[in-house]
Amino acid sequence: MYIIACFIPVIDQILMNYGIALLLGSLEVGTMDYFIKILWILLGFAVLGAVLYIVSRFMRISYMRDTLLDIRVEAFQNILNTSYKNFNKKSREAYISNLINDINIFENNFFLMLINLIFRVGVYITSLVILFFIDFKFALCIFVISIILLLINKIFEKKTIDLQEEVSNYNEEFSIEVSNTFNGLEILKLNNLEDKFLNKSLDSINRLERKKFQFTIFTDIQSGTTMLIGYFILVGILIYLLTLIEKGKTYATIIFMFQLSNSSVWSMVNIPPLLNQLKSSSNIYKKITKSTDESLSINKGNKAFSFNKEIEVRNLSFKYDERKIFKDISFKIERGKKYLLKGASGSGKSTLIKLLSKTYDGYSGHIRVDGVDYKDIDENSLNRKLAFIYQDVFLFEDSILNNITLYKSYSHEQISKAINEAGLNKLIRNKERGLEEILWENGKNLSGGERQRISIARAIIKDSEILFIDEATSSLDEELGRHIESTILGLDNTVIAISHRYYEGITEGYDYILELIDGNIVQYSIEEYFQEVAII
Ligand SMILES: Nc1ncnc2c1ncn2[C@@H]1O[C@H](COP(=O)(O)OP(=O)(O)OP(=O)(O)O)[C@@H](O)[C@H]1O
Repeated sequence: MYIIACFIPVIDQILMNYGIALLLGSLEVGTMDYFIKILWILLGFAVLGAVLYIVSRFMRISYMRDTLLDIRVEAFQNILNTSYKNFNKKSREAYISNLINDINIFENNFFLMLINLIFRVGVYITSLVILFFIDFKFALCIFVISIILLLINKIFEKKTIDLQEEVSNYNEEFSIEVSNTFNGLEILKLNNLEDKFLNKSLDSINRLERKKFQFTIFTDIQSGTTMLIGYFILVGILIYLLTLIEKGKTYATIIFMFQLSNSSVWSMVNIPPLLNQLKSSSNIYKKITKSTDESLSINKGNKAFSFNKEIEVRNLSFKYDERKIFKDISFKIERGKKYLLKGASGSGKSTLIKLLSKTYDGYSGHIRVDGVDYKDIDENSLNRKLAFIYQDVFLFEDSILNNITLYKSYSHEQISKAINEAGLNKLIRNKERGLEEILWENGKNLSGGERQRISIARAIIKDSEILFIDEATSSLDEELGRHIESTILGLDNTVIAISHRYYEGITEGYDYILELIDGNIVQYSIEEYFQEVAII
């Protein structure tokens, strides 16, 4: 539909060429009757042209709207489908830049280039075909000249594509820079670092603008060079056509031939730069929609997660790039038991949680739940049975209730139980709208401890089978920390927790300690650990 819509202006162009040739030709005929007849024909052409323009524009706008919507959806889904490990390889801002800046580049360049390209190619082919009928040899010459112009433009192709890609990358860099400055604004102000970061952002916008300028200049040089060559060619054509007058061709035919060759040459001057820019836009399209997840297809299991007995980890090795985190470790997690993960900073505790929750893959060895390989398990079915409490809590700009339930429906009793156990009663009583109180962006209107308690309530209400905890109580005071820790240890869920805090009389409630040392793991029963290892 889009191609047809873009082709319609070609008809307009040819009609216009023909109309002008008829008008000038009527001067040669010299009678008033003939002149008036031509004027009527021209009026008909003008009305037809206007109607065709409106039809073409309408068809193009609908196509553009649908396509851009599809691309945004595709780009968004691509990001959502990326595995967590791959997602983390790029900063969040780079994804935002892809979604906003790159789609804008694509929107501005692609359609503009495409319509121009189809129009030019259409004009070129139609003009050449008509010329072939009028003067075969002349048309052949125009064709050869076009091929030469095409080859000259080939020289510019790679540089145009590279420059466009660089503009996209500098856009990404700028978005990351600005976002870092905004995220760290509080620290920057407290340390009087605003100027330093302002300069960094200015450097990055300067680099971006310089690259955009380079791109514009380069494409202008490209079209300027080919235009200059085009002018020389047209002068040659004009001289040749004038010689045809002596051979008896009418003015109307010669004018029409000149206009057709003019259209062909200018089309050929414009087509290659348009092609180059179109190619660079389609590279941007690939960048936005390309899946970064080579592992995705391998890890899409289809078996339901069912955990009745144990999770067995056998000969598990894992590394980040070249850095080995686990070397051949083996242990078991029994259903309903409580595990405390210990180990020095950087020993791999959070990484182990990410592997056990299938957030990360790319390990060697096996993780099996009741004998079923983790890699065969459907991610959604696993996610339904897991809950997480992290030190960094993410809260949506929505009500406290929705932040706890994550938009799922629970009974009044379930909600009250989660609120009680997470120690949220006082907070909700103090808020004017209670559970319906709207939180600001990432809970900025709450204290660190309050944000943490919402995430604890969120995990409790989910009634998951496995609860992963990473420093859940580190930002809470001693009393609340003890309360939360004993609540967690009183749940029926299997708990795998990282905690540096020791709550006397409560921490002893864990069943096992898993200690990570130099890429290995040692498992202790809680009694063994406190008798033989722990220094409290
Ligand atoms: N996405 C990543 N890419 C590369 N290296 C990483 C990545 N995440 C963690 N690491 C590195 O792997 C090691 C283990 O990290 P991990 O966060 O699992 O340790 P941890 O025991 O939880 O540490 P901490 O107690 O300080 O939170 C660290 O040296 C860390 O720098």
